[in-house]
Amino acid sequence: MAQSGQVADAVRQVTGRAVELVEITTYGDVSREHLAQIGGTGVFVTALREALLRGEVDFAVHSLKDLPTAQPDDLALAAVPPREDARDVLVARDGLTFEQLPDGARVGTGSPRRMAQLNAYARCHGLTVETVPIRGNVDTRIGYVRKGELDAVVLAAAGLNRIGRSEEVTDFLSVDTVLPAPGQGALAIECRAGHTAQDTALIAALAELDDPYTRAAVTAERSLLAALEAGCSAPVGAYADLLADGQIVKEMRLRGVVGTTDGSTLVQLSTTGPVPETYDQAMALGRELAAEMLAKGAAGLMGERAH
Ligand SMILES: NCc1[nH]cc(CCC(=O)O)c1CC(=O)O
Repeated sequence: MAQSGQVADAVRQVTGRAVELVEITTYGDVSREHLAQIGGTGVFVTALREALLRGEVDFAVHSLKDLPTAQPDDLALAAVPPREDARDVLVARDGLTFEQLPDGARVGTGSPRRMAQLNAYARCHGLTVETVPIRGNVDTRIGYVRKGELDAVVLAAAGLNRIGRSEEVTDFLSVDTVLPAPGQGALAIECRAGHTAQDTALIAALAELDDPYTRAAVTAERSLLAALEAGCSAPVGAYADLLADGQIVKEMRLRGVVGTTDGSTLVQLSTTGPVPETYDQAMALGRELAAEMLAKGAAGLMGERAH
């Protein structure tokens, strides 16, 4: 609701149209099952898409990282606004950073991607952490730390920023250490891909909110995920950023990681190329990196699943 409200404000401002918020609860919001078990594919987006196709709403706001990589023909990704902070963060007791956690600390996350990289990070410092699967909204998650049940929880910076709770962060995990989920921190504004004059006009109006750099980056990240044939619950991190020389943007770098959830083995590679100017170029960057990662044994690492 927070992020949809922010997009609604931007749409009002940019298009001058009136916008009404319609609250829709998705399966992912209510289910307490672990994402690794329910498969994750589309659990946060399906109910919104059904409302779109039934004509109950005209556009939907998703967290881009929750979107399955295949785009349905009857829906259009009308805009990808400028990305928020893509990093994962730690909310720990007593203001602790990750490196200050005691050996054997209990860290809440059910994400195989976070487990793999946090366990690898801990190993680098001669520590072990015990990852504990958790679900629920921000209050529930942070509540485990406040009640003393866990030493820390891992969350996305973007989610906390959007609800104005970034002051609870005790450590921002650098993308050099923990690569975020493909698309993390970005939003997707989706509408019907119909060919009526109304649909076409809405797509054109929403396109005003699109940020081409964010779109290119998340397209490359999602292409990597798709080419690895991994789902959103797989231990895959990816992050594309721009390399600049002063004010002049030179290239786009795409980094990717796959690992076993115990953090004992990671395949982490990066590639750099001209800033993609088309959808196909961004897709190619992700596919190329995926091919290199698969050649280094990435598929064998993804087969292993957390339960
Ligand atoms: N998996 C649920 C989900 N989808 C998007 C975000 C965070 C916000 C974002 O990445 O834009 C979260 C929660 C989290 O990972 O902490």
